[in-house]
Amino acid sequence: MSKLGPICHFLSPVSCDSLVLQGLMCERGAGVWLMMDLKDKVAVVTGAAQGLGRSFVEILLKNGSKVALIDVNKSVGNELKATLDEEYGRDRAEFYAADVSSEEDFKGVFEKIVEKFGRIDIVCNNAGIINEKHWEKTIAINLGGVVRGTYLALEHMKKENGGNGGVIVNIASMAGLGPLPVAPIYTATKHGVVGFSRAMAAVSKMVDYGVRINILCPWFVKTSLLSFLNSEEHTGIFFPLKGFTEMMMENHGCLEVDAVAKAFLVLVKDESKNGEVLMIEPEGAAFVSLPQWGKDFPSTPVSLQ
Ligand SMILES: NC(=O)C1=CN([C@@H]2O[C@H](COP(=O)(O)OP(=O)(O)OC[C@H]3O[C@@H](n4cnc5c(N)ncnc54)[C@H](O)[C@@H]3O)[C@@H](O)[C@H]2O)C=CC1
Ligand SMILES: CCCCCC(=O)CC\C=C/C=C/C=C/[C@@H](O)[C@@H](O)CCCC(=O)O
Repeated sequence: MSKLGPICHFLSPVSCDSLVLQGLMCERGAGVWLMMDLKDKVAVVTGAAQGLGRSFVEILLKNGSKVALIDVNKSVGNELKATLDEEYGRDRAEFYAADVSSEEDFKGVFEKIVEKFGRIDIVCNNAGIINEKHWEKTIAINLGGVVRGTYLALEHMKKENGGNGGVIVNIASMAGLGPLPVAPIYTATKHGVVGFSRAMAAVSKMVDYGVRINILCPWFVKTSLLSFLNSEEHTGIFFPLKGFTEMMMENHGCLEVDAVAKAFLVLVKDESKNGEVLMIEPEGAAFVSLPQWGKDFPSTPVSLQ
């Protein structure tokens, strides 16, 4: 997290212009803030083999980072590694097979990643599933995997451990901001990701870990995940409600992964952002103002007399 905050008064106008031109600085109001330079940074992405995770990997590579891909799907992950080697060279991306719901798996690959790349600057906890029937598994992956990935990231990134600081982006969903009736467990896990990540961002600021933690909340996106909405095995007792999400997509559309990747990059690069929730819908992206106790908590007084 940049300590420099608005830095224009510390730099000469020429330096400021140069930093803005390089996209390393953005001007906002009376001050300017640094934008993280992704060249040669080391990123970790979970659920990286396909869908949104693959789009986050590719936008990071396009911006000069090296990326460690983590996914439970070994075959698809190795195929993607081969594709990326062709496009970006053999030393820019590495695939690690692991289940984010397994402490042994996840901890082990983090250690291998640091051993190979020497550092970690960016972590995206993206892996997630839909399964309302086997809901314990959904909680273990969607929330447990994000908690574990955040804790492991901080162990390697926080300055008090000799880390370089950096940024963690946890992938929630619009279902992390409001309930999806077809998927109460999925909704619970995504609300958990939002709450946990906001709390951890506050801890990081208070203890000065030097690590920003932000949350991305996408609307429906065209990936394989949505195919599970048509599967009774995954939607369980809520299967009769499957038309509900189809209606939502008919009414409001469905995003492409590339649009979500651009929103992801905003949370990675803008060093003024910590504890921020960025939602993205077909209409566009916007930072969400969530209630905070003691501030603008929307409420209606009730008499207990
Ligand atoms: N597709 C959508 O409409 C939306 C998706 N999201 C979230 O975005 C994230 C990515 O979803 P999609 O790309 O759409 O899904 P996807 O199903 O296309 O990709 C998910 C990836 O995660 C991997 N994965 C699943 N369980 C894992 C585990 N235990 N350990 C490691 N990897 C595992 C899968 O192998 C797969 O490669 C999820 O957290 C999802 O909840 C959020 C909002 C909308
Ligand atoms: C279980 C399906 C998950 C698919 C992947 C996602 O995470 C998609 C999430 C996209 C949108 C979620 C919107 C949630 C909206 C709620 O706040 C609530 O408004 C829904 C009720 C809408 C209504 O009553 O019309």
